[in-house]
Amino acid sequence: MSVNKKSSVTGGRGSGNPKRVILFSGKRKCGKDYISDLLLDRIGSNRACMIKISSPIKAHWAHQNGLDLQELMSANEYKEKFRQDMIVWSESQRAKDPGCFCRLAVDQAKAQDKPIWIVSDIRRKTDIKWFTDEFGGNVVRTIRVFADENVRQERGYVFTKGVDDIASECDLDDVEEWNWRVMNNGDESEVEKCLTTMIDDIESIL
Ligand SMILES: Nc1ncnc2c1ncn2[C@@H]1O[C@H](COP(=O)(O)OP(=O)(O)OP(=O)(O)O)[C@@H](O)[C@H]1O
Repeated sequence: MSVNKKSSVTGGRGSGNPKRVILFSGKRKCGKDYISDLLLDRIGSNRACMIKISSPIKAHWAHQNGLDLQELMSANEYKEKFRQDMIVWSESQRAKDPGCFCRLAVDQAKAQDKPIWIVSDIRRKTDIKWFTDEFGGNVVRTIRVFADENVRQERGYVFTKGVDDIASECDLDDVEEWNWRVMNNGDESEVEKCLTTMIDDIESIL
């Protein structure tokens, strides 16, 4: 990623020729990372790669503020301290260029030579639009991960004003068309069923 003098984000065009792009979304602590990591593990990193839209945002934020990027990328408390500031900054960048972080995330993941792309954290309708416009509706699949609020709370979710009540967490709440849905309340058979469906789909196009 490069950041120009006006502190806006610039980057190359997200190129590549994926056969399948799987876009994960869901509310905070529903388990997007957990399930997308399992999928990557099952498909194998020789065929699939993980793309995180939050990665270029966190990289910029860590660089600007002298923070630990690995801590910021993990599921622990550290990232929660900076979440709101990162949202405000990233929204200002998205307003200028809705696809900027998608493009940068693809570049950073060096996804271009892998046929299967797993995007673990889409948050906006514009994220879905960007991948669909770029690679085609036949290539893109969406999955919504659900978990009850009390389960999410057990995983560390605490409602935070300015985080959970704004577009970056709510923009996809009214989307009803998902290719796949999974309830991730702790019943591993539900997760397994969903993984099997996704893997069957992937194997059928590889
Ligand atoms: N089915 C599951 N079984 C066991 N642990 C789980 C399961 N799903 C999620 N977790 C755990 O719950 C925590 C939150 O999950 P995860 O980080 O995947 O959520 P997320 O939706 O990616 O969160 P965020 O929106 O904060 O990025 C993690 O510690 C993860 O390991």
